[in-house]
Amino acid sequence: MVVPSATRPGGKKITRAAAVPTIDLSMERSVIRERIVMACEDYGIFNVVNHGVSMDVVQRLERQGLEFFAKPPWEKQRAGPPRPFGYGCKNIGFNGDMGELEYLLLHTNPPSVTETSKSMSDDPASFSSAANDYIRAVTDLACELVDLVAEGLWLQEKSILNRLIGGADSDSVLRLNYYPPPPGDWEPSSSEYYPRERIGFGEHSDPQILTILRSNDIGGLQICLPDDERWVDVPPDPTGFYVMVGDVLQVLTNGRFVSVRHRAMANSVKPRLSTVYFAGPPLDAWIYPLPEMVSLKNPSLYVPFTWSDYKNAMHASRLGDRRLMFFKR
Ligand SMILES: C=C1C[C@]23C[C@@]1(O)CC[C@H]2[C@@]12CC[C@H](O)[C@@](C)(C(=O)O1)[C@H]2[C@@H]3C(=O)O
Ligand SMILES: O=C(O)CCC(=O)C(=O)O
Ligand SMILES: [Fe+2]
Repeated sequence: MVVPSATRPGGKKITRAAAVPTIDLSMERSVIRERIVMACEDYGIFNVVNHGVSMDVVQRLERQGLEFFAKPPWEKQRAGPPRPFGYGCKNIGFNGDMGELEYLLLHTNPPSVTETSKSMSDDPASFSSAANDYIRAVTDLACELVDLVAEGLWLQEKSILNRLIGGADSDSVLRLNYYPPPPGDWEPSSSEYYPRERIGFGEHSDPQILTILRSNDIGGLQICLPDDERWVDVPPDPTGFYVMVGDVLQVLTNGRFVSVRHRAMANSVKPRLSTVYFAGPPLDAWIYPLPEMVSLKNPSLYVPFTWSDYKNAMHASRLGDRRLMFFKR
């Protein structure tokens, strides 16, 4: 990835363009699975196109999201605070993290979507139908992607990852993040190189197995690759999806895949809306390196834990903490 960069005073280097791999899901299966494995090893993130998710489904949820965030604050607050599901503004999690955003967090099981929709919309049926259709479509995509991963890694049990995220008991989450434009008195900084930047959602890795993210056509997502000090801009692709490796997939692959550190900036003049699906395992699922990923040369790096144990560690920690440290051998 050869990209021009410059250093912001007091900060990490920022790079202006990224070459995150794009994977066309209409290619031949043997090619797709190899490219996915390579992308997960080298970047922990890739873009998918020709993914089969209908743009109508995507746009219906985006419209519902924009309609919700355009409401006056007191109306939105009826759907909050997020404990852990519902509407949130600036506060992220329970341990003092803040960002320049508003968001909606929903558990993906249909009864939970229906319940959350009641407190957030005058037309809850339209919101829950848009959210459920989106969840169904991205869950299918996530299942297809982990099947390709399982094939690409030559796992014996081909459906092992699919079963973790495709069942009715999977603990997956849908998040809509709204990054409002800067306030009226905001002025670009005098820096020769960069305008003053506002962090919308701070640096972290996603805890689950796989994240499927898209946004409107406003940029903001940035990644930081291992052993690299630079933040790299990831261009928006409103018709594609970015797929990110989560902490649990890092453990299952015994560190062969790395969960990508990322953040979202909110320095645009236009509002940004991102729609993020986190494919998680059931609460009681045991997580440990898969047998094919462990050998004498590559001993197991992590102790076994349940997803529930990991969630406890996650809720007790700050956004940017490296929670996998607690589970290292
Ligand atoms: C500060 C926090 C917010 C978060 C829970 C946590 O304690 C640490 C992980 C955070 C994160 C990041 C990815 C997802 O946006 C999220 C829903 C998740 O599963 O882990 C958030 C959590 C949250 O906002 O509740
Ligand atoms: O809005 C984005 O692009 C990133 C959001 C994110 O990382 C998250 O919700 O976990
Ligand atoms: Fe994230």
